[in-house]
Amino acid sequence: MSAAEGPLVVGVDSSTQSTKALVVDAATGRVVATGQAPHTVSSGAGRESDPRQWWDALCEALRQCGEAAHEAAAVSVGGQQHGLVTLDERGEPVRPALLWNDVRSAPQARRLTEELGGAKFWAERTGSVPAASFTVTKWAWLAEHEPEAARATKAVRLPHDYLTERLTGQGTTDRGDASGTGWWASGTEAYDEEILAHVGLDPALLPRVVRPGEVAGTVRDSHDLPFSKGTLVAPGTGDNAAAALGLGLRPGMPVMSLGTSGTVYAVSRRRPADPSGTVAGFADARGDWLPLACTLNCTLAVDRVATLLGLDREAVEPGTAVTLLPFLDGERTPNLPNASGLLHGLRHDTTPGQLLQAAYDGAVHSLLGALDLVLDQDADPSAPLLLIGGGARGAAWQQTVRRLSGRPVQVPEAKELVALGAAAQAAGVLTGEDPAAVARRWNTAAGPVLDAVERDEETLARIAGVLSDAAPLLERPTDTH
Ligand SMILES: Nc1ncnc2c1ncn2[C@@H]1O[C@H](COP(=O)(O)OP(=O)(O)O)[C@@H](O)[C@H]1O
Ligand SMILES: O=C(CO)[C@@H](O)[C@H](O)COP(=O)(O)O
Repeated sequence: MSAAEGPLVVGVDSSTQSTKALVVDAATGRVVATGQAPHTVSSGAGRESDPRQWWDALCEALRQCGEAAHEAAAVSVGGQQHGLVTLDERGEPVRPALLWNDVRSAPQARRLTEELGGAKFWAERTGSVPAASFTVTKWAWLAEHEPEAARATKAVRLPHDYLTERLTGQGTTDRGDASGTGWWASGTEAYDEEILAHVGLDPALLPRVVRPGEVAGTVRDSHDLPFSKGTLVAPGTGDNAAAALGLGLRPGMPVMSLGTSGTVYAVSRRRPADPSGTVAGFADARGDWLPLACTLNCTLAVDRVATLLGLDREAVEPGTAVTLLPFLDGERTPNLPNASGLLHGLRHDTTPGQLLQAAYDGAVHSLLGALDLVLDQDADPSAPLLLIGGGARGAAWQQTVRRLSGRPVQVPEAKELVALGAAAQAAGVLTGEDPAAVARRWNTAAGPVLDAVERDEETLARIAGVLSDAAPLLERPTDTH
């Protein structure tokens, strides 16, 4: 491999299922080395992971990158959003982290919304109406169900904060990830003392919010990571905000990410405030905004249906009149935390491949329903939808999104856009450049564009009809929720 043209930087994606690390040439965007290591997530009623496993996975992913990581001048960590990490006085986890897809705090989400002025208050104050994913609802759940754990907590962190702090020794976060907590006011860009007081969380337990472009710290030498002491550490951010950097997004360019979560989002110059709660009004990692809608059931749910049917994930067949709402984990968009999967329209001649196609259709329908709300009036309706995340590699996902959206679909060749965005942020702290401009210089969004096809309105209307008719069933709790 030829020598790098510029300094090397490391971008990390610590997502739900695994940690990925890339060593990137900051001058060209060439990926010099990669590593990946898995995490485990609990099953049953909750979704939890041990933060120490994220650290071990980061060390392993970096170890796989070999010598190149040693030469890196800067590093940045993108991480799954919202997770509640509670640390004791020694910086050790008090208990496993409650993850974004843990719906046990749905009652707390409803209660907090009512107690503090309703959906409009929350949307205007924090940008978002809290669903069970938001950190504030998880803290309220912990205080109610495990008060000793809440009392033992001496620091509260998000997943990317936890890893950044283990690198630098300093408690920091950024505006992008802070905006998913529910205790960060988007109008003032500061922690909201009224909300924190209401849930009994001392602001002193929270990390400092570093500004875009500011250095969060330097790598300390008290561990065995393959970094040199003094390597710069960028602020990091939530994984969706990192992917927005990694694509070099300009306002109004729509993105759909297909991973453990499904997300649709765009960068906006306007601070979002959707009182319906469908759109979360996140901040991006630069100084703009990132209106976003998120589903809990995406690639894992569809892969589970394929496994149940004994099919390869690509073995879809057309012509289905079956509706499958794949809400295996409850759902956030639409807001149905108690829901489970629902099948309607099964006939003698329905094939397994048609059932599988119905699962893809159900998962994509939820995301497309939110896309128009995410995009503001200035967005170009004919702009290609950028398709990213692990699922974007799959032909069945690509064709389903194309048919149900009626839009051209662009599939970037670069695979790890969250890690690339983190790398671009790391490059930005070295050179002073805007990380999105760095990613555009690296041409990370380049990839084939699939032409638009006529939108399958019939399928969309059928799914919407079943969703509406089945509302009482979908709202009813089942045994494990
Ligand atoms: N070729 C593929 N076709 C369809 N789905 C895929 C393919 N490769 C990976 N996936 C899906 O991508 C998911 C992982 O995506 P990723 O974006 O890495 O997830 P996360 O960031 O949430 O951990 C897996 O659940 C897997 O089902
Ligand atoms: O909760 C959200 C966004 O609000 C999720 O998108 C998480 O950030 C998890 O992301 P992945 O692990 O699926 O990338």
